[in-house]
Amino acid sequence: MNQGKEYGSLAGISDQEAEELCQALRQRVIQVVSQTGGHLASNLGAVELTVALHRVYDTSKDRLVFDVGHQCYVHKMLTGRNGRMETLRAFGGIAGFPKPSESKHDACIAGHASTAVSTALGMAIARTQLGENYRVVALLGDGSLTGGLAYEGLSMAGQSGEPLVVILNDNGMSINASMGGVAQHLAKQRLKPQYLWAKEIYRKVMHATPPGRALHRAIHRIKEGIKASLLPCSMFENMGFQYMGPVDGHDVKGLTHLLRYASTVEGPVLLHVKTVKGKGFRPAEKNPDDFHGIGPFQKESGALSQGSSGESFSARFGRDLRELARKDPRICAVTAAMTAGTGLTDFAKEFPQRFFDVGIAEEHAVTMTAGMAKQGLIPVFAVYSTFFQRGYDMLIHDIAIDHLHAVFCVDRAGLVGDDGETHHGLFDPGFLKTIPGMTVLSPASLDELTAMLDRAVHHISGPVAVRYPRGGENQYQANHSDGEACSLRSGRDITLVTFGTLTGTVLAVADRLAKDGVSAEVIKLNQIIPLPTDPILASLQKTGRLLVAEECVSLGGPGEGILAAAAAQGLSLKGATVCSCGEGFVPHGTIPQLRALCGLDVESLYRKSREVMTYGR
Ligand SMILES: Cc1ncc(C[n+]2csc(CCOP(=O)(O)OP(=O)(O)O)c2C)c(N)n1
Ligand SMILES: CC(=O)[C@@H](O)[C@H](O)COP(=O)(O)O
Ligand SMILES: [Mg+2]
Repeated sequence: MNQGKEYGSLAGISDQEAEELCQALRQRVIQVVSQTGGHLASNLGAVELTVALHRVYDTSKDRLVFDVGHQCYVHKMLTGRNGRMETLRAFGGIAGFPKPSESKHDACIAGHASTAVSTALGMAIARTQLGENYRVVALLGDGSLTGGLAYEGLSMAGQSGEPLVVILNDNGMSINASMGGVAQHLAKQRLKPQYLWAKEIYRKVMHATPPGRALHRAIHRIKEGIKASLLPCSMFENMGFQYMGPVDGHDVKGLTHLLRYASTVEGPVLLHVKTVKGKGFRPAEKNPDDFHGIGPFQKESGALSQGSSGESFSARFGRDLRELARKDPRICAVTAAMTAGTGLTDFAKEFPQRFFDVGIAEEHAVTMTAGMAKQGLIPVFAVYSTFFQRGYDMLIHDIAIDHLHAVFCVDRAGLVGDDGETHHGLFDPGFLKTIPGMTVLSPASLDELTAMLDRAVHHISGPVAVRYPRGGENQYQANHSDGEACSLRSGRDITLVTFGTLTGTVLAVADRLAKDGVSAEVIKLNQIIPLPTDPILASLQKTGRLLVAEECVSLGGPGEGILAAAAAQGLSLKGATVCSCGEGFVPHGTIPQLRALCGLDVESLYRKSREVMTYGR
């Protein structure tokens, strides 16, 4: 196999060549992801679909809109990036998700679920309004179809009359099994390839002559009328789509044929394909959940490399919540399709009646917790920071106005690493700050998480979030969780303020400064919202200099609040700086690389502190 070879247009390749290409690309995906890690199972399931799409569409001008985008590797290999796939998800390398800045073949940003139909419809509308001529196709999975946004898009697209092809890649799986009634409905649909072939041959024969075309149209109208009055239609037909399927999503010849037809239809089409998640790699086919998003692995055996051996924050959260739930029957756990990622697998087994996987439906999850809380339960919604962004309005409207006691365990807070800008958890301090009555706790170590979860569940009223990072590295090896803030080191010359897992880094900075004869006071915030300003202001009265280190965007972060509080108090500081992840987006890379990029490593923070020491001298 020619590993890094770039491919030209697939428009003219034969069915036989397409099949051989699929085999080569499948091996290439396995080889690359075994080295880099990434979303293996979803990509293996989409090989034939992607090749068929590239035989029919020219993605340099036609718009191929991926949902989530975690299944885009073959598309990247076919669009000039095959030679760079060894850099997948590495700092400065190829991103794990579609990225227009990386290639004109990537139609739009993706990373969060259920957006594809809306984006594709917007593009189709733009094409019509601007009188342009390209085709638009959206590719979404059955998991993404558990998200409400997908229906908002489908509902309008079906009625829009816009030529638009929506491909539903149905493998029966989200990260775990797909949830809800629609998943059950899809599971009942059996493959109908022969029927579709026969239907198309019939259409072709009829369309060969003008009288045949007219006759076909008339018969079609009568048939649709009878069908509509006598038979239950698929939900997609009811929405206004021409529905085709379900068909075998691994038959590249059949898929190409159907896509060629679908791309000529003068209206919205939904092509339902059945695929196998992990197709062609036995360990992934057998355990698609385990091979959804993975680190490097042994491609011969499928043995996954051991990640960090230490306990993660997610695992500690899962363990602690079970302990709390054993003592309090009001506690229920909620996840939006992230059972394993948030550490809730064992909770689901031990308390199946008190565990709720709502699918990829974060908005619904927040509003559901409002109902649960109102009626006397203690709902704990474990959610990645980046996906929690979707629940903002629900937090305000459904939770905060009535000051309901719901607990939000905000996992993947801070930089997450190789998933990049769509997935970093950098915005929650800013948006949670605007929610009236909200409390946000920030453990720096696993033991602090244990203590703060208990506090959040039993000792705080109203909405409360506990935010902690991906994995378990970089944590502060102690438990100083009492109080809203604590002084870890007293000093005279400069006040260093931080929270969460930057604590160890800031203590190391204080050590470096001490060697230079600079005495730094280190304050760790246990609670970042509301901001405990008193101990910080007291320290600033003494030192007159401030450095805040925070792993979040600067807008709305604690640093901004501290500067405002100091100004309101009339404190004139000799020097002050806030080191954060800035105002923009942080790309993908390892956590140490990204912390260095943002200036949040020991060296950068040390240099910044020295700079602050020079001000006002
Ligand atoms: C809003 C949002 N919530 C959660 C996720 C995490 N997530 C990524 S892929 C995925 C499953 C998607 O399932 P599906 O669309 O069927 O694709 P498949 O992995 O089966 O190919 C989930 C839950 C996300 N990307 N976006
Ligand atoms: C594509 C997606 O959104 C998820 O699969 C995400 O990549 C999971 O991230 P973790 O690896 O942090 O669980
Ligand atoms: Mg799926």
